[in-house]
Amino acid sequence: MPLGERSGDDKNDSRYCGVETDFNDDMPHLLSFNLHGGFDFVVAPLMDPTYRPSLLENGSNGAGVLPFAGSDLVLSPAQWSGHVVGKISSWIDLDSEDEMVRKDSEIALKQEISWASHLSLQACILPTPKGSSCANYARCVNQILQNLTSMQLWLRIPLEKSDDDSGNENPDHKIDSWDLWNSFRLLCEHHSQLSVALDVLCSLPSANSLGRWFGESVRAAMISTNSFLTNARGYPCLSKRHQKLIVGFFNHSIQMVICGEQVHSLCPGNPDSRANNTDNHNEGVHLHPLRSYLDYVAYLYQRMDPLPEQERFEFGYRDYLQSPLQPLMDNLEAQTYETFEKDTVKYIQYQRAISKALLERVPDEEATTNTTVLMVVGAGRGPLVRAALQAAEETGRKLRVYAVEKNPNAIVTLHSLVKLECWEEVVTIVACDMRCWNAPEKADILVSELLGSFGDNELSPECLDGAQRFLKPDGISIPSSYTSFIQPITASKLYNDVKSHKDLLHFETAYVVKLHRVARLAPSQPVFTFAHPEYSTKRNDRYKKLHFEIPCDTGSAMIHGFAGYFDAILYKDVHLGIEPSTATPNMFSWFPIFFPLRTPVCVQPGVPLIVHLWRCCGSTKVWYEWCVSSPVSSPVHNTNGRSYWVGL
Ligand SMILES: C[S@@+](CC[C@H](N)C(=O)[O-])C[C@H]1O[C@@H](n2cnc3c(N)ncnc32)[C@H](O)[C@@H]1O
Repeated sequence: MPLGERSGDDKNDSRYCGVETDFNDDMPHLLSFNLHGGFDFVVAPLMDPTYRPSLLENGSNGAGVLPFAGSDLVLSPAQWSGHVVGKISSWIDLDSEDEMVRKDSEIALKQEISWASHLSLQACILPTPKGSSCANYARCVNQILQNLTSMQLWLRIPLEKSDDDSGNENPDHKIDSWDLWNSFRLLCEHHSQLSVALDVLCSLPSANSLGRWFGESVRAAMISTNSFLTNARGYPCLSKRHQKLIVGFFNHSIQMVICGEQVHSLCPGNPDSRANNTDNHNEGVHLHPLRSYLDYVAYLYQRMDPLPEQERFEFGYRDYLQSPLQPLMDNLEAQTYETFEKDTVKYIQYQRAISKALLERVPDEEATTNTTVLMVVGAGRGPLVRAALQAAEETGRKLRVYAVEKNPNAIVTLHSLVKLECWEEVVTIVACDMRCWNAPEKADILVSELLGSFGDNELSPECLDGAQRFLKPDGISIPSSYTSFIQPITASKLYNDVKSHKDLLHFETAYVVKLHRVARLAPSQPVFTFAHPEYSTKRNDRYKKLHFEIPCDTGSAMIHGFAGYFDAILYKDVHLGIEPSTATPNMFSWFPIFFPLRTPVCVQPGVPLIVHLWRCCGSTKVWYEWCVSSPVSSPVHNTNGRSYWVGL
């Protein structure tokens, strides 16, 4: 399936590379020539470019036949849908000053899309809007989108932005093609079947500016042969920056399309190329004039590192919205525990923290006489009990362990584990909610892992507040504190997925999601911190106002919501977390959280983005509310926890 996506374990070819062609009414020949040339699909005009509706009587040639590139029968349905992307006539200009051109454009656009739908093409490329005003074009495309079944429309946008340090203060001279895309998609109400085909040119904008596009719905990169350099042997190659961009496109399942004429004389198939003439002669094969561009792109793909094991494991979760767990209100299932337990990195960090705490709490000379009371609260099926016992063995300290767990199903596993591992002498199992347990003695160390993707969102603060009654006054909590973080992101796929539910509830819910097709627009900032034990009368309600600055060279950008993370200090310098700049490597227990915005907010360079976040506590639930107050005010999301809350 050529118009597909990169799969988790399949990276060793460059299957998704197309070629842009001119109009040719011999579609079977056009397709076979290009497929034999090594391309997977063609981006081909569907209609004779000389055709204008107004030149033909009644919009047809009199016989009622429009000048399309052959009939639907010239290719099989599988060939049409799997190997042809329709290229809508580039002359169309729906915002022309000339009314005749506007009218002709509208008729032609609708005819071509209707034909493409009839052929079941997967996508059509729409020409770049001719001027900065595109309202009529967008209106017409939006009308079409309302009736399209599954076909995608890819709006062709040149990848260009003038530098902010170009010295040109006149805003009319500043080009940022992202603005054109943004106007168009706003006019089309963020329609999920409207995407971008980016024209990659010789020069590239700044890295920050390019980064924005990875959160947008970009489906194809049109790489002009003019943007290739020439290597020492005369073959096409790309600049380092272009290479990096192309690899980024591959990573985001963006299809490549080679466009333009052959401009490198050594391209295979070129009669001037002696070496290639020989090859052609010897092998008796036809080589496509753009083959060496395709080979170079394929080489970049093949040179990419294979996905690390963890990324492969997480591949199927990319950009897939999940409801956060509610481990307090619900009982976790065996499968969920099993996934946790595979994350050895997490338990290694806990073991390191417990070892450190044991060594500091019990001096060497008391190692054999002093027994430390350690309570694992929220023990699940026992991995933290094991980590504690291994820490005791490693440090030569003596332990008495209580494993407190409120899930009766996990208690069954804990009992069998204690027998299997011969822990009877050391471990006592307590089937109880930690907030109501009457402990027989006080703990030196309280170990818990009640953390959600946003740190406190699985109600660790409330549970540990309830458990600290049985911690000695000088006792240690592992973790000792945790902090949540957020950052603004462009995430058009996530936004459309939330929007597809067509209700307020989904826009006011936080999701757990393996973020992939997103642009992180500013460094993350800390939000709420909780420390344990907490003996002050401080409540667990919180409020934070955050100012984000999007780097100026990014240009304008769309904020679809906020990515949330956490970092936890387990003990002293031992931490674990998922905040990108300090994330614990190879740990997979937590994906980030996503707080969506009901209406995406466009931020201009230099204008601060002000975000407010509240953690609210009621007698039966805890919830977050959030809003933006600059550059525009959004509604406060999730007032009173009406859509999303965590049960106490
Ligand atoms: C995120 S899981 C961690 C389980 C285990 N420690 C691990 O690392 O695999 C949290 C566990 O805490 C338990 N839990 C949550 N709140 C609790 C409470 N108030 N009292 C007792 N157990 C609780 C849940 O049932 C769940 O088994």
